[in-house]
Amino acid sequence: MTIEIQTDQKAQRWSGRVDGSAVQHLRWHQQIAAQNSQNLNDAVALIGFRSDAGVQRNRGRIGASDGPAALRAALSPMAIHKQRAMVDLGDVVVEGDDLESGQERLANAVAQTLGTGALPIVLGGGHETAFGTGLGLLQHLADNHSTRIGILNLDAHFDLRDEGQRTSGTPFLDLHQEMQEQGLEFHYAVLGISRPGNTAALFARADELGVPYLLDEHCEPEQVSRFVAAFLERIDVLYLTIDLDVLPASVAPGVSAPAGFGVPFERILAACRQVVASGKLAVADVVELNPRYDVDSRTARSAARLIYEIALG
Ligand SMILES: N=CN[C@@H](CCC(=O)O)C(=O)O
Ligand SMILES: [Mn+2]
Ligand SMILES: [Mn+2]
Repeated sequence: MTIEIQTDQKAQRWSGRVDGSAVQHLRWHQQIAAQNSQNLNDAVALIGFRSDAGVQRNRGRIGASDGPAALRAALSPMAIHKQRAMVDLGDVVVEGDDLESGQERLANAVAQTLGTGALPIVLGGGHETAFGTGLGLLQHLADNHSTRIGILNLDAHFDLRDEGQRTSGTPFLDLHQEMQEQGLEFHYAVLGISRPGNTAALFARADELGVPYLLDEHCEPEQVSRFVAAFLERIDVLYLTIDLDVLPASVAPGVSAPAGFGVPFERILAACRQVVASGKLAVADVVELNPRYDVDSRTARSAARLIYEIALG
């Protein structure tokens, strides 16, 4: 696995307040700085995906390549209340428009990490990150064709565009195509869909592909819990992908396409907890953070809280 962060850079990224070195004082930056990557079984393994290519191709507001660094900074001071090994495996970097090679490298990193028994959490990047994360899970499960793979997307958008090239708006159609070629069933569900944020053609494609979705305005606690439970019932192994534009713009202004309505933070948190409690979560990513448009790191802090729950909840 390529580990691109050097020790000195790693120390800079993972730094913050130190109240002591005993277990009850620990914060993420201390735990991660102290970790060597010998035994990753059941560890949380962070992998950054520094990419602007997908959002640029999708004609959005670029800046998501700075997402991984902003997420590390927001995670650094968080307290640790549960003992679990955590490692930072560094960044996969997309140079310019070379998205496809970046997605391949991300897929390899995710597959290798899954092979160690760790839980990979990918820090995006635009939503083009998802094709790399998903492909990594497919590679890992290549010999288990009967395993039903589910993709749960918390997002205002379907990201099922057909553009003739991969972008931040196409990842789940890209994964659908890949899974079809491999003879795998496509189980994909989206929670938080904005009606005005997706064209009638995209709703029609979701229906055509049998994609269940819950509109943002229907995300009452009961409905969220029933929707997630019904999807978890259908699958064996889950890939959870969180596009931060599912949150209201007041909570998550630092994204390419802020939500005018959005799903309240506590509903998204509840969905994450439900997924973790199911024991089916294999891999997760958090995408579309654009620090250039963030306000006092609001979006990064919200994202970090979700990552906290997935990793140590
Ligand atoms: N990652 C995907 N993003 C949305 C962007 C929508 C917008 O810019 O309004 C999409 O392509 O549908
Ligand atoms: Mn979105
Ligand atoms: Mn998206």
